[in-house]
Amino acid sequence: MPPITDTRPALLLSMGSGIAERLLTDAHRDRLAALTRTDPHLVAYDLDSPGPAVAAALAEAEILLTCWGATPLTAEVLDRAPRLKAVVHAAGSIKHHITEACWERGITVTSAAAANALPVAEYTVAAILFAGKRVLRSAQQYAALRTDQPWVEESAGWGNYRRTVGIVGASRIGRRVLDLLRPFDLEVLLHDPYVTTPPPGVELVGLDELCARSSIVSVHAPQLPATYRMIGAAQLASMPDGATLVNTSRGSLVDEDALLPHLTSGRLHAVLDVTDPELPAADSPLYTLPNVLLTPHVAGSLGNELHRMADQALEEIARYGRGEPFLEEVRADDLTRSA
Ligand SMILES: NC(=O)C1=CN([C@@H]2O[C@H](COP(=O)(O)OP(=O)(O)OC[C@H]3O[C@@H](n4cnc5c(N)ncnc54)[C@H](O)[C@@H]3O)[C@@H](O)[C@H]2O)C=CC1
Ligand SMILES: O=C(O)C(=O)COP(=O)(O)O
Repeated sequence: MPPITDTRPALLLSMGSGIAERLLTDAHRDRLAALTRTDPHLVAYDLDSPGPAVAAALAEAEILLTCWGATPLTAEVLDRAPRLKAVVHAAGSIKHHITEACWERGITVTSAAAANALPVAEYTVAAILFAGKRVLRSAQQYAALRTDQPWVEESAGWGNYRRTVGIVGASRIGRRVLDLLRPFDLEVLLHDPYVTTPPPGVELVGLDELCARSSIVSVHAPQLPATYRMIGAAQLASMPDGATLVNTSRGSLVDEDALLPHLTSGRLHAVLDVTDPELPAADSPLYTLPNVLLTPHVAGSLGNELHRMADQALEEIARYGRGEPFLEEVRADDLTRSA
């Protein structure tokens, strides 16, 4: 390998087609160009069988900036990246891209999950507050009847004052939601098997108790074997009449077969940013039920929200260049309890 005189780290971008264009503004590219010594426009879509330009960049790269659609960093790929010291994943979950081989070779890994958490938490808090106020129902009634305040007659039990909200998972997103809910007059419950001391003002309870007591249940645990359909038939049946389930995590955490009868009967309401499978069948009642708000997995990745992840990723690259530790280092053992 030729001697390197420029001490700025060499960088390669690895991500799916079209992602770099959404993730990085021109200002981000300019900053990357200043922080590193390689072309921030060189995006490697396939590190498994790279062409000559990408193979040469991979051989030189000290940092990989990755995002959705990046090639998994297997031992075979890493064999072609002998100078690699750090992977900066400008997204949430590293599970699909980073393998144990990275840590075995002493490569440091960081992700932008913290930056990704804020927009999801914002979506969740909006959903919780709107659910309590029955905004969807009010809007539908107004549109249908076109008369002043048609819903007032039936509004007993609506509103957010002292409503009980149950948060499942003190994950990065779950903790953000807990922070953002603090100023409101809500009773907040939390279930998380890894938490022993809840944040101030939050009551730590078991999952069954949380579901039975909460008029809004919001799910923020990662997708793991242990969380598969954790919101199952028993938990859904125990939720109070008129309660709302908010799911921004992964569809697989909720037993949707068990949920559907509660929605079609109108007993429960739901705000679902994720479903299992994503993109429900065209004839799914989830699209049309008046008590369901269904969005296409956009809570954390809409438009310019991605730039928050790019900002965090570039800050980590700057820290690397200054010889400082990453702000959000991801360790190998995080994989067993993390998204
Ligand atoms: N809708 C969207 O746009 C987005 C959704 N997500 C999803 O949101 C969820 C949370 O993501 P992050 O906050 O990054 O997760 P995270 O990786 O920070 O979550 C890890 C934490 O979850 C908690 N946890 C683990 N097992 C649990 C269990 N059985 N019950 C309750 N809590 C448990 C533990 O506190 C653990 O430390 C994930 O499912 C993720 O895929 C993430 C980003 C965007
Ligand atoms: O950004 C999203 O939409 C997510 O749900 C998070 O995905 P990721 O954890 O980055 O694979």
